[in-house]
Amino acid sequence: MKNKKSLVWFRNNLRLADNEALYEASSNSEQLIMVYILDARHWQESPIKLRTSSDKKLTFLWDSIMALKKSVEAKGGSLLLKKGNTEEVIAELFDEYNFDAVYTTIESGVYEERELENVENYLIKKGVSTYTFAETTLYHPDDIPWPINKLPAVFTQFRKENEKQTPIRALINAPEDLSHAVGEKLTYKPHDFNISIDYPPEKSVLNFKGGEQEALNRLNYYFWETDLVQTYKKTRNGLLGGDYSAKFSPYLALGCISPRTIYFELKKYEKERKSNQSTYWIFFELAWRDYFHFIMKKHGNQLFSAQGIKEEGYEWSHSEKDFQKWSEGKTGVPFVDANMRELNETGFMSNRGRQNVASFLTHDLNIDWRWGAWYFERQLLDYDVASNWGNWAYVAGVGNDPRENRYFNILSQAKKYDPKGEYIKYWLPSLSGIEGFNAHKVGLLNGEIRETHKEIDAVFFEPMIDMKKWDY
Ligand SMILES: Cc1cc2nc3c(=O)[nH]c(=O)nc-3n(C[C@H](O)[C@H](O)[C@H](O)COP(=O)(O)OP(=O)(O)OC[C@H]3O[C@@H](n4cnc5c(N)ncnc54)[C@H](O)[C@@H]3O)c2cc1C
Repeated sequence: MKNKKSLVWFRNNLRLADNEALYEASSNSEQLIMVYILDARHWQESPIKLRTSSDKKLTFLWDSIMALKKSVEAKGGSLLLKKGNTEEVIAELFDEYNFDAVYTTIESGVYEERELENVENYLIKKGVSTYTFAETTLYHPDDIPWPINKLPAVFTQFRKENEKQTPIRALINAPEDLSHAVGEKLTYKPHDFNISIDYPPEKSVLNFKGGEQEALNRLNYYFWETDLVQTYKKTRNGLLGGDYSAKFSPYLALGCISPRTIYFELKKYEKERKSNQSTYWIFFELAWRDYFHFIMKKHGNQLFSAQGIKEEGYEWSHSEKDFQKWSEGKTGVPFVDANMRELNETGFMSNRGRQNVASFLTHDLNIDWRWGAWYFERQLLDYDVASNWGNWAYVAGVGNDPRENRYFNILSQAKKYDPKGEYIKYWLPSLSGIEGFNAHKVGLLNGEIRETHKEIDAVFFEPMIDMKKWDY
């Protein structure tokens, strides 16, 4: 028997296709109320005394919600948008609509889990059933060959076992008709939700714009239009431009696209056009993403503690002054500063950049890795709780796979990935007059350069740390 009225509570699944919660709700209910809730937490201060989410991050989210609203309306339905404490908003919606079921997703992250738990507890008291769906990962959590507490501590084992035996579930079609999704078709303005629209500038690697169609366009571009996927393994450590990597991450973070959609498109591409190490590597990276999501489920709160999932504690520094220099891109180490300025100006940074700035913060400045993770949470368009906190813990040496030393020698990294200094000069134009790789080591050059190059930002003559320690 169908539910009379169901609430579809969208979380990080802002799409119509391959959306099990939506599909099930739509098929099993006479009427739907659909909602996205802009949780008040975005506007609260995180422990680093900054608002949790930047305007750029919220702009990407806003566009993704508006795109979803448009697609829902195109199928005859309507999507409500609310702002506030999620648990309270759901209670208000219940008072207003008196639904008998709720359909939503299971998200990674302790806050997200608690939020769902609180909502479920409230709904039980009201006699409302909650149906939850795990849609975040490529492998369904029920299909992996370990109970979550036995998840391998090393990624390679996770990947190999899954490759051998774990099926990837088939895609779920978008509902054909949503005219049973009732409610007023309102026009929403970002300003009314305390969102100041702030797009990445032209200089950004990509003109990131949220939404399901944008995600599909990017997929099509990277696979079919340009065949860039065929060279991904060679280019993925790049720093400049849109093409060196797939740039799927912001779309995956909000669920504008599902990892399964990418996977099945990849399989189709491999069958119809070409299969090589590079095409496989996209799958490999999606498996990493999955691994971080499962690691987060396994370790929960521990992954947000200073010692991470390690037994012994570290003596982290809490120097606000040093942290500020790092976050503003004013450490005097050009490779670190260029990456941080790119992040601040655009909301994106390459994977190579993320590893370097995270290593610099945690190993060179010895600052509490969680400060870096909170800062990234605020800035990144692609902020994803598991990928962010998992990668930070990993680089800081307090996460999974502790065998590897995650220290990055910044100058040797710069030599390898930006040998001519093109990347740093793009973000730090005051270094443009310095020939090639020398721009990376202004802090090591003799005083003469200060006289001949007055245009150079003084910060690069006095780096925060002694750059002599890095052989390159
Ligand atoms: C300190 C630190 C913080 C990070 N924070 C985030 C975050 O908040 N959100 C996020 O999505 N990624 C995060 N990453 C992982 C990675 O940097 C980004 O996923 C990647 O740079 C996104 O660009 P892309 O989509 O072009 O990636 P591509 O290289 O094209 O990879 C394809 C997809 O694989 C996945 N992927 C690739 N590398 C990783 C990785 N190391 N961990 C998890 N998934 C990966 C992503 O979903 C990505 O979209 C972080 C990495 C570090 C070192």
